[in-house]
Amino acid sequence: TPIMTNNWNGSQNGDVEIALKLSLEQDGIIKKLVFYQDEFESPSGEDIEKIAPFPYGENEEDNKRRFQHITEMTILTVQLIVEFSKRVPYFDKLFREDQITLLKACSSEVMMLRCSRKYDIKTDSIVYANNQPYTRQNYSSACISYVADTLFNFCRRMHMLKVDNAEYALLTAIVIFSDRPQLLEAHKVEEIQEKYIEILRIYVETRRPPNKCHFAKLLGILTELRTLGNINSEMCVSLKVQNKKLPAFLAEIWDIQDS
Ligand SMILES: Cc1nc(-c2ccccc2Cl)n(NC(=O)c2ccc3c(c2C)OCCO3)c1C(C)C
Repeated sequence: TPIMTNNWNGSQNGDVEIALKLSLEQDGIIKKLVFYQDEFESPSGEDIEKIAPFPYGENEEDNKRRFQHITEMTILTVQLIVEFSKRVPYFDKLFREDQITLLKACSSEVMMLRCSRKYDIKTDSIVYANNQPYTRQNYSSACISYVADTLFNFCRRMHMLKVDNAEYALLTAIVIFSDRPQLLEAHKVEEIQEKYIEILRIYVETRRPPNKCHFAKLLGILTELRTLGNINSEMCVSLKVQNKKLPAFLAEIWDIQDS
């Protein structure tokens, strides 16, 4: 319902402005996303018990087991991302093939987003599900050293932006509905993404001082995530070369061709 509003300096503006408020439906969508974001935030304690413990040693064997731990933790996390996406409004409106295309492409990007939510600036570490701090050092020594700084610097930038739970949940939905190669209904995915971008825009506008261009910075994160996801894909290929076997689940979801 468009209404006449005073703009920020109080002068009566001539244009009719869209009410800077979320509609009931939009507000409901935010609440649902935040609920399921919490529901599927971390692997359960029992699931974590099943995977190899994170070794703190410094020898070759420990590096191997750390890598193993990360791959198993990632599998659990990707499964949570799949569960979350199944409950994101409009996801069920897509063809199964497109749902799979979106999940394969967004999983690494959403993983990075999830890491940044677990980032602890005081200890410069990512405190994952099992209160297990991943530091740059022990992340590096899991034989993925050159990415540790890129990941941790991303986490720091996200920390500076003070992204709140609703913004994280909306960003995740926007990442899920990103344009990807081989979509059967690319226009439909784009339309859905636009709905979530609009909700984020209004949400930010009604909560933050206008001069901060906070909304623009949030959209900038999407570009950064795309880059991080691409580095992950490149790494998967290079791991193959180092014949560091990725578990079949990840090799499939991240399209590591068995060349
Ligand atoms: C099993 C496994 N799990 C992950 C992962 C772990 C945490 C967050 C996101 C990802 Cl994708 N990765 N990827 C990374 O750890 C990774 C790869 C490249 C990156 C990056 C990360 C976290 O972060 C910065 C950009 O480049 C891997 C393999 C492929 C090692």
